[in-house]
Amino acid sequence: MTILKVDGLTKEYRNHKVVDEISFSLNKGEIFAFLGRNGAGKSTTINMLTGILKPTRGSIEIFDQPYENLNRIKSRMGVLPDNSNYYNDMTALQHMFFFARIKGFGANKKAMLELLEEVGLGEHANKKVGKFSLGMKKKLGIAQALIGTPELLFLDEPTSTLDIESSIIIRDLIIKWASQGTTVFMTSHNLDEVERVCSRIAILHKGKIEKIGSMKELQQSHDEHVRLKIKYQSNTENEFQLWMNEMNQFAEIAAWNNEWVELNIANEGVIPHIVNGAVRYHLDLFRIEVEHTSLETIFVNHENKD
Ligand SMILES: Nc1ncnc2c1ncn2[C@@H]1O[C@H](COP(=O)(O)OP(=O)(O)OP(=O)(O)O)[C@@H](O)[C@H]1O
Repeated sequence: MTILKVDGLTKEYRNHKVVDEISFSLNKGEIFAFLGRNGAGKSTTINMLTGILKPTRGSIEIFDQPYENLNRIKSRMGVLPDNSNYYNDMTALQHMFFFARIKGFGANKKAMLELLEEVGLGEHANKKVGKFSLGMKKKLGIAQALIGTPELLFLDEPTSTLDIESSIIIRDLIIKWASQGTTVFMTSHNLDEVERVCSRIAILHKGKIEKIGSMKELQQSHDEHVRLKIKYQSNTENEFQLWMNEMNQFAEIAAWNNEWVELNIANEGVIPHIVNGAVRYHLDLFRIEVEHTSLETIFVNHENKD
């Protein structure tokens, strides 16, 4: 079921396109990562999708509703913006009541406390936000985005400024919400986190979507090989050379010493041939590690191409 459909979305400032004809759609329960360098156009896109900015061109449909009906469907969406402003003299709980009213929900104290608890702010519910750290404000931003159990959640950098433990908690919560049917659109500069959490990824470059797909699809479209690291022992140098000569047809040697050999292979299908070859030439294998291209490698290589 399509939750969000974007077609040819463009934002121009004085004829300069900061978001340039982007098109994509999101299915129910997906966790979609929107990646790009600083200034690539991520926040501008989120601001258009959430009604903060008016697009110059293009169409947006959310829950099968045209963009003009956004005000009617806003209560089904939750948004963590890139910059949130809070009132220093109000407590976290008072902010939750305030945001609930803005979204058109009743002030249910128990539900608000549960949300604060869920993001790790339970014991700070009655503290003034003026005394909050950046990470605590981020958690409050996530808690307010969850008011009303949104079906579509926009999270701009949900874990930046959070400590490692809190990042893991939020990461696990994102996975939990998605498994319960919430669709998540998120930006992050933490590529390891994106790789662990997101089902689909788009790479935005100077306002254009240059790559989009699952991690597997991005790896396949990237012209790097799978890297195989093998810890071995051979009784003679000759055995190793014979093995490698035969492996030439399946693999390219990237590095080796008398304990480890690193091979670039086209796909995992050739691993049995490599192992059989080692057995035939009487080498002992102690460990085999398969390394797929990381999102970081794909992202950095992509960004450095021009
Ligand atoms: N009001 C504006 N007028 C002119 N240019 C703008 C305006 N707002 C944003 N821009 C430009 O649009 C581009 C995209 O900005 P945006 O904030 O969407 O990037 P981003 O990908 O979210 O970056 P970051 O990772 O730093 O948050 C930037 O070059 C920015 O300078």
